[in-house]
Amino acid sequence: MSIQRNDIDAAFRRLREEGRTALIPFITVGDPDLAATVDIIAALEEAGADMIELGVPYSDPLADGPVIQRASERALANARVTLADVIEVAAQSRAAGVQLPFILFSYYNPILQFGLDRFFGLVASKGISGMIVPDLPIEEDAELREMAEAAGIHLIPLVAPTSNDRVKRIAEKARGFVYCVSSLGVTGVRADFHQGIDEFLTTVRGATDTPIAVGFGISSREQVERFGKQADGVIVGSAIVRKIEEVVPLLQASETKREGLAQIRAFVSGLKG
Ligand SMILES: O=P(O)(O)OC[C@@H](O)[C@@H](O)c1c[nH]c2ccccc12
Repeated sequence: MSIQRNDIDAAFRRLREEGRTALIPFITVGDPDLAATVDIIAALEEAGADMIELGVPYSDPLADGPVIQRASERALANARVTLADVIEVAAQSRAAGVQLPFILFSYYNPILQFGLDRFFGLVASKGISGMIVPDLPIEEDAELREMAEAAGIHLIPLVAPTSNDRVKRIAEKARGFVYCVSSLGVTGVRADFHQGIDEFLTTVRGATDTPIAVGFGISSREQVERFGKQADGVIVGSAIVRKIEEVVPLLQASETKREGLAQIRAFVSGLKG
């Protein structure tokens, strides 16, 4: 079993021993540019993140709300960020001493364009431990799953409150963790969640021994605490990407970059209480 397989599993084992919930930020790589992303990843680790979803910017982010759509636009406009760049950012962060498990987050098209053989030949050696492909349902992911398993990369599936009888099938095949989507619709900060969210999480918990994490709409310490009671991890994307958007001008000037990173660190550590 390759070392990458253990990164995510080892993190959840350690968190369970410590009685803690994983805080899993999502960021768009290259927002506002690739150098800033390497600094932001280090800041997220310092702020207490337990693993990171590294988003591949995409021109047609179907499941994303406006905040992450704008982040993709910035990354594509400023640095024409490609899947290869995202993989390199993971390698650079590892080389700079970041220990956090990296989860590559990409719609399926960029991976297909890159080539599955080339992709899996590369990612394992670059310190990536898992991947999430939100627009690839389990009914169509057999080839990707097989190649991910062979490369020691965890293919992390999403389940939604509407998944119903598919929950068991999805949860059984899950590696790393099961990504439980808290609400229907697209990503974005929310005040409330799907009305059946608690029963849904209980159902997913009962369907697998694999860790479960909740995402979509989470932006405050209270919400992190609430979901931390039922899940092993909490994913926060838009709220962090919005903070990055706010400090982009600071990040882009050398004399204020540190202040920008400090504000991101403060926001993320505030989520952990
Ligand atoms: O942004 P939110 O509401 O905090 O949700 C996490 C989300 O950003 C991240 O996991 C994600 C980014 N793009 C996605 C597309 C589909 C599912 C999940 C995602």
